[in-house]
Formats: sequence, structure tokens, C-alpha cells
Amino acid sequence: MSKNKYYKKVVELLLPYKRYIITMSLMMLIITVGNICVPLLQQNIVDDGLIGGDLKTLIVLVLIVVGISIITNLSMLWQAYLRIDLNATFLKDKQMEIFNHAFRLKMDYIKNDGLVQIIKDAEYSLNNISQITGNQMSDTFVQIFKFIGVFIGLILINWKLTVFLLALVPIRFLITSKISESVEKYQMDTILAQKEIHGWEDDIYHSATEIKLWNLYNKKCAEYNAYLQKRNTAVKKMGFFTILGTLLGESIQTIFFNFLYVVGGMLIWGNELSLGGMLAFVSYSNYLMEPIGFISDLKIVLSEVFPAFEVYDQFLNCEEEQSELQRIERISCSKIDEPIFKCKDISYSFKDRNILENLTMELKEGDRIAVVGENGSGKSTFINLLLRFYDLQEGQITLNGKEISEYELFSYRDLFSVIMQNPYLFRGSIMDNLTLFGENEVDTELLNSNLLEFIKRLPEKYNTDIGNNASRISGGEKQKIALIRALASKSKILVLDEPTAAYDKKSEKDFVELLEKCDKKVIVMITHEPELLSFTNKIIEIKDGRIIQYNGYESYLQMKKKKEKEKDEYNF
Ligand SMILES: Nc1ncnc2c1ncn2[C@@H]1O[C@H](COP(=O)(O)OP(=O)(O)OP(=O)(O)O)[C@@H](O)[C@H]1O
Repeated sequence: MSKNKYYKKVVELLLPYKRYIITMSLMMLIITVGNICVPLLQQNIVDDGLIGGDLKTLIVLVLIVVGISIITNLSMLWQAYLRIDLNATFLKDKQMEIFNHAFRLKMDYIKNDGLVQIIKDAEYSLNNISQITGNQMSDTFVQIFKFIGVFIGLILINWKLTVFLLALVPIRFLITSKISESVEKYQMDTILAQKEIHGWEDDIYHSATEIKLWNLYNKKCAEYNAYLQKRNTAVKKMGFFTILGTLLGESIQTIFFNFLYVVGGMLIWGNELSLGGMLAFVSYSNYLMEPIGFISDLKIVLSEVFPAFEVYDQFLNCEEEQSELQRIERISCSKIDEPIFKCKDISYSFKDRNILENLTMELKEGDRIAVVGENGSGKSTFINLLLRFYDLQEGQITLNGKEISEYELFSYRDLFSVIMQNPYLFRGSIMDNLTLFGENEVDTELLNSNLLEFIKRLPEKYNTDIGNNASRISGGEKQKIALIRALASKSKILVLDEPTAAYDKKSEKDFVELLEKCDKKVIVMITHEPELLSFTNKIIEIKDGRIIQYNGYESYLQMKKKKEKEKDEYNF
């Protein structure tokens, strides 16, 4: 992004908060007027009051100065409150933006980086970006107004001294401009190092058990140390250059400030300036120096913000599954009662590796389909295409005659109830998970099913708190709750990926009994369990990217036996 684009971005980001900015500017205007008046009054206090010996004038002038100070301080307080409010509101709005966007991202991004890392990276950039509504930034606006006020005041006292002081501005700007280039570079290094840490942490948080089992604690500590070291090196360099910029600027300022006495003395001796004027000028020149410092340091602050824009923009540019416009334009699936899916010549590959080739098949009411195949043959890939987690690369899938991409995504997904290989249960009670916190109605028949027998043995029954990621119940119990949750939903199609992997034999039988009674119009399951295969009326085997279809378990078994016999004969 070019520098101009960065500045445009700052304006774009602040535009929705213009009411805050206008009110804050009004406050600043009051402060500015105060800053113009006070040095002039100060000059009169010394010249007319102190040196002129007029007590009444002195008291009146002092009271006016005190009054102005009270008004400007109250304005500052109100302005500071608005600034805090703006910063908090900006952060909240942007965090919601991150959450909304992250959850709508295409599955590819989520599978590659993991949602935790995506959100953490974006939030880290946001924290840097939020400096544009933070203290330094809005203080800089205060300082700009202050600068204008004090500048006018000082010009009125003596323009020659003011011009001398202003010669400082280009020198200070040149220094910060050079320094900010280094700050920007090291800020980008810091963000990239932090991204690596987020990815690493995401992996570590999911592998606590393995780390203990394999005694990897020391190794992982060393890895963490190396990552933190890398980030800290960048942070330290960035911090060093930031301070260097400020210190160099302040040193130049001090030199100018001291030489002010020399120039001022010459003007007093030449009768171009009164002593009161000189004293007022010196004390208020500090008010001019402060804004100059602030404004030039702003460049350094922005050089910390700009690299964060880059990373945040990359996040925002990641494609969503469905845009708002698509949501409105697409057809709703809510009226579909009898779904018929036709898959025609579907091919799918990861990079250059073909997974599925010219897959053609049909799913319709009454189908009880098992998808079988070796590990890595593409069973989950097919399910992901059906659920629109992956975009089709070749071929088409139609639902009741229309391409599935023509349907509105959320209502399309409502057609399905899915149990993934490793289902996730939310933190809460068993009942919370069965009803999805009140979203789902679970009828008594399902609640009384044999599969939920285990709940009766729990002291708190359905109110049992299952802990984080169902850590307080067993793997089989978790799968059972996930199944009942799926069966309770009003969806038409049930998709199951190895649904009984953690079941005992009896539970498998209970499971099949339950499926026999369920009202789902289509059931698709990835399984190799004979008990489940015998329940199905169609078996689809994925082999070398292609599919072989069998009309039920019997024909599948016969074909398997035939092939084994042929193999034996060949070997013999
Ligand atoms: N995001 C990905 N990037 C690259 N390759 C992938 C990705 N996801 C899956 N694959 C590969 O695609 C192949 C098919 O994966 P898929 O998960 O569909 O297999 P599967 O038949 O469901 O396997 P399993 O029975 O082991 O669950 C695998 O070899 C896998 O390594």
C-alpha cells in the first residue's frame, strides 16, 4: 500500500465516528481560543499590572486568566472522555467485524491457519491500528489546535522571535521522517513474528496431552523461547528507534530554546520587544514546542500503525463463503421438502493432487447411503463439497434441478444435520448441547432412547456440566449427545462421518435402531462398521478417485468376496 493510501485508510476508518470527532474539535477550538488569549493577558499582567503598578488591573487580568483556565480545563476533560469513549467503541466495532468476517471465511483459510490464529492475528493488528483513536493521535489533534492558538499569540507578541522558533520545524520533521522508516520496518517484523507465535500457540494449546505423554515440555519451552526472542529483538529495535527519534527531536528543540534568549535579548536592546513580552514569549514558547514535538512524533506513531493496516487488509480481503449481496440474490431452500441431489463428473484436487475424478451419483429421498474407501481416498472431501465447505472445481452438483451454488448458503446448510468425525460440544450442560441452548426442541422419544441411558447414572442428569470440549464425559458419550442433537433438528438430510467410532457393540445396535425410526429423508454416512453397512441400501466406494456403487450391503459383500477370490487365484 502506498503512503497516500494509508492516510486515506485512516480517514476511512475514522469517518463513521465523525460525531465524536466534530465534538472533540469543538472542545479543541475552545482550548485554542484560551491558548491565544492567555499569553496576551500574561503580557499585560507583567507590563500593565506588575511594572505599571496597577493592582486593580492586575486582579482583573488574573481573574480572567483563571476563568479561561477553568473553561479550557473543563473542555479538556470532556474531550478526554470522548477520546476514551471513541477508542473503546472503535475497538468493539472492529472486534465484531473480525468475528463476523472470520466465521464467514471460506473453509480453506480456516483449515490452513485455524480460526484461533486468524482471529488472534487480526486482533493484534487491530490493537496497533486502534492507536488512531488512542491518546497520542487525539492528543496530536489537541496539539495542532494548541499550536495554531499559541502561534497566533506569539506572532502578536513578536513575529521575529516566532519565525526563529519555527525554523525548528523542518529540522525536527526531517529527523522523525528518517527514523520512522526504521520504526515501520521493525513494526512489520514484530507483527510477522507475532503471527508465527499465534500459529505455534494454536498448535500447542491443542496438544497439551501429547506434550505430557511424550515429555516434550523442555523442547516446547525452547521453541517458545526462540519465538519470543525473535519477536523481542524486533520490538526492542522498534522501541530504540522510537525513543531515538523523540530524543533527537527534543535535543534540537532545547538548542533552539536556549538561543531564544540571545535573539530575544537583541530585540529587547533594540527596543523591539518589552521585558514582559519576552517573559510571556519564553513561557508560552513551550506551548509551541510541545505541539511541534507531538506533530512530528505522529509520523513515528503512524509508522507503527501502517504495517498493521497491511496485515489487517489482507485479513479483510480473504474471501467469505457468501457475501451479503449473494445472500439476498440466492434462492432459499426453506421450501424444499424432497431433496434430490445429482452429482455429475465431479473432480477435485488439492494443489496438483487429484482426489476425486469424474464422480457421478444421485442422492434422493429414502436413500441410506454408506460411503466407504481407504484412508485418504476422498470420502470427507466429497462430504465437504456436498456441504459447500469446498467450492466445486469441475463438474456440478444440483439440488432439485438447480446448481447448489444458486441457493442461499445458510438455508442450504439448514437442510443438513452433520456429525463430524470428532464432533464439538459447547461448554455448558448436556441439555444445553442437546437443545443448542434453546434453539432445538428434543422430543421425549429421543430423550428416552437407549443411547442416552448413561445420563441417568450421572448425579445431575441432563444438567451435568460437561466442561470444556466435553472433557468431563467419555468419547462415546460425546458422540451420542452429538447424534441426538442432530436427530432432533428439523433438517432433511443426515450426514455422519464415522458416527460410531467410539461406540461399544450394544450402542451400535441402539444407534441403528434409532436411525431406522428417524424421519430424515436422506442419510449419508462414512463408515466401515458392518452393523451400519447392513442398515444402508446403497454403498458407494471411492477408490483411486473414482466411485463404485453397490445396491446394499449384500452386493457389496459379494463383490468383495469375488475380488478376494480373484486375488487369491492370481497369487496362487
Ligand atoms: N487441505 C488439504 N490440503 C491438501 N491435501 C488435503 C487437504 N485435505 C485433505 N487432503 C488430502 O486429500 C486426501 C483425501 O482426504 P479426505 O479427508 O477426503 O480422505 P478420507 O477418505 O475422508 O480419509 P479418512 O478415511 O482417513 O478420514 C487425503 O490424502 C488428504 O491428505
